[in-house]
Amino acid sequence: MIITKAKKFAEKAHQGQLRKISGTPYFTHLENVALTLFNAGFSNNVVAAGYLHDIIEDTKVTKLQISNLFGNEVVELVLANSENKSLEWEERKNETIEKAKTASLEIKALIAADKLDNTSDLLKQHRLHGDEVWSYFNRGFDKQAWYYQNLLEAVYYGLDNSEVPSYFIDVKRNIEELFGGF
Ligand SMILES: Nc1nc2c(ncn2[C@@H]2O[C@H](COP(=O)(O)OP(=O)(O)O)[C@@H](OP(=O)(O)OP(=O)(O)O)[C@H]2O)c(=O)[nH]1
Repeated sequence: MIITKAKKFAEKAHQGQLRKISGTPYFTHLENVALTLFNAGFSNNVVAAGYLHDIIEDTKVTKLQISNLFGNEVVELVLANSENKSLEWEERKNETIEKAKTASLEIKALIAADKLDNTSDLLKQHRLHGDEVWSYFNRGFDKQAWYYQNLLEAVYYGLDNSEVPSYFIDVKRNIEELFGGF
């Protein structure tokens, strides 16, 4: 089944990689993202993309390999969630925000599931370590606030209230708690 195959493939490809603040295996993040999408009732392909969403950006695995192993829909979802790391942080985050505005519900759902785990982790780490957490990232508090707030607006943009998955509310609450209301 595609979910199990994606899980095993991602675990192997990201082996040895750690999350920046907690130092836990990177795979824990992929598991959390996939689980959020599964619990929200998304298709097997979307859940598989949850496991694979950082694989092109952060490992040596290529889009051709993902396409051959998991098919077109999965590779498109993964590519939609991949940034061009050769660009400056501001430029690539701006590109991510702009693309998210007109993305499909499935792509928006993947972005929001990713941000749910990142912001939940940030809240937990901030309670433990305070503002030191921002030093782990390429940009500090102000730019992280700009990124998360604008990306959240972008994923809500164009969606009918009736199709917004319930966990989007949790992302919004986390972002407000981390960065204040907006
Ligand atoms: N909260 C948290 N985030 C961590 C941790 N370790 C790695 N990250 C990743 O760090 C990224 C943000 O770091 P930055 O320094 O601002 O950006 P960059 O890696 O893209 O240059 C997030 O990715 P992103 O830009 O949001 O997108 P994506 O790469 O996850 O798709 C997040 O996935 C961690 O311990 N806690």
